[in-house]
Amino acid sequence: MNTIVEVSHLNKYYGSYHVLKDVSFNVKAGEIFGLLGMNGAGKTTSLECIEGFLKYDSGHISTKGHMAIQLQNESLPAYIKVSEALTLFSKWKKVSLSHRLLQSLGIIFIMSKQYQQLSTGQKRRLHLALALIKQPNLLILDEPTAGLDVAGRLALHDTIRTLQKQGVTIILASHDMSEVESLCQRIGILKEGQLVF
Ligand SMILES: Nc1ncnc2c1ncn2[C@@H]1O[C@H](COP(=O)(O)OP(=O)(O)OP(=O)(O)O)[C@@H](O)[C@H]1O
Repeated sequence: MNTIVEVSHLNKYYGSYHVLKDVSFNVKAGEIFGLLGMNGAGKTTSLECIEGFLKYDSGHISTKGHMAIQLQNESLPAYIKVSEALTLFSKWKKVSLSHRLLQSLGIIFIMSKQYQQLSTGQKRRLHLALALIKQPNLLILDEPTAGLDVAGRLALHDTIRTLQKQGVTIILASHDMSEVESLCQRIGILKEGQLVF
């Protein structure tokens, strides 16, 4: 199968702290790959290296295609309306808004709300919609269901599976074994910066 992301012998230091220790894994086209680990294991750092947000000290990363990212903590101005945020992003990315995307994420019903009026789950879905505006072939999700209730989690799991069916390759960081078990085809387990499985 086609490899979309290849991470080999990745090392990253924060000052003298060796946070990623010779981490290697690859992600195949069409799969949901789970990066599992306790708080502080190095999941976000690994993802940020793949995303190009962080410089790493040694090793190599290659990615293929157009990447979309949902960060762990994202925010928009308090008073911006959902519809305005979507219009802004679609103009910026020079694409037209997909009604199907907004419908599948349940965004249609919150179009006139201000960002500050959204629940955590609604904010998550909006940020996911913004990430997906320009159809990616690779989606990186950092703890996508953190802070959501059970119904919100399950709904987001369905959305993630639907995206996979549409051909999107997904990397997902989580500390929740059951979430990773139910969503992912392959996983990597990080422990104190080392890929132990
Ligand atoms: N900018 C930074 N400077 C120094 N240390 C950092 C920095 N960012 C993260 N760390 C440390 O690096 C380690 C890995 O952090 P990282 O955020 O990658 O872990 P994580 O697996 O994503 O954790 P979580 O599940 O809590 O998000 C932690 O010990 C953290 O304290």
